Amino acid sequence: MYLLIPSAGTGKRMGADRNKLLLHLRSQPIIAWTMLAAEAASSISWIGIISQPHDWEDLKAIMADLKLTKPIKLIAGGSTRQESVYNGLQALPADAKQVLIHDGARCLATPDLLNACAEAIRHCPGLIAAVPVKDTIKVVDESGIIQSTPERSQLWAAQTPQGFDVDLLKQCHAEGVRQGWEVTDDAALFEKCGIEVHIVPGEETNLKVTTPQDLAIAEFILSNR
Ligand SMILES: Nc1ccn([C@@H]2O[C@H](COP(=O)(O)OP(=O)(O)OP(=O)(O)O)[C@@H](O)[C@H]2O)c(=O)n1
Ligand SMILES: C[C@](O)(CO)[C@H](O)COP(=O)(O)O
Repeated sequence: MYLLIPSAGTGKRMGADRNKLLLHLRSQPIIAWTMLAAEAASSISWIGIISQPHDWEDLKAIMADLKLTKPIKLIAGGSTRQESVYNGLQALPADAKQVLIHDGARCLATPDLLNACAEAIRHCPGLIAAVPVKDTIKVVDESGIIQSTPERSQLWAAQTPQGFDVDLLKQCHAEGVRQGWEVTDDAALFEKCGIEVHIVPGEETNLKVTTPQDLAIAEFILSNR
């Protein structure tokens, strides 16, 4: 299975002076944990790291330290996650029929979760890892007034990995560019194009390291593994 790892963000919400994925989480950079999960997942045969060229020297050094055995390619990222994935899709080897996309920032996803998604995408056009929402969610207007309370049993928190048929995902991204759609995950492009996306049970510990608090929580989770 081909795996694209979007890693080209700036980490504004982390407030660091560089890509948050280069910050240390315990003994090694955040992105190293994600790379090691991909290396350990038996279903993954090829890895594309979508990243800004100014990070490539650092990333090459991390990859060399980890002594990764799988083919790994650095792909230039865009100015949004959507653009970065678009670039990643163009850089896939020609024989890629299905692809998993997994955020570099979701560094605690297990190899088992990657393997489960790789198996499931053989049987459907699109899928995402997700977990049921635990909080009561409110829809709130610009003046801070609650408009509605969606039925919680229908709400799921989207994670990555997300898996797709490559041709369909390329078509959905192209349609997104034509229509000017701005989305925060690839499943949303499938949804807008009317293609079904399935759920694979995600992991409560598969958090996206977004803020300094997330980094502290990730440290805690790792210390209990
Ligand atoms: N232009 C971008 C923006 C984001 N990402 C990646 O998409 C994932 C999810 O994005 P997010 O957590 O929002 O990362 P950042 O964009 O770095 O964070 P922020 O929004 O706080 O700036 C991350 O692995 C990030 O590196 C990307 O590949 N290209
Ligand atoms: C794809 C994603 O990880 C699903 O939760 C997420 O939407 C991407 O991150 P962002 O913070 O919305 O940019």
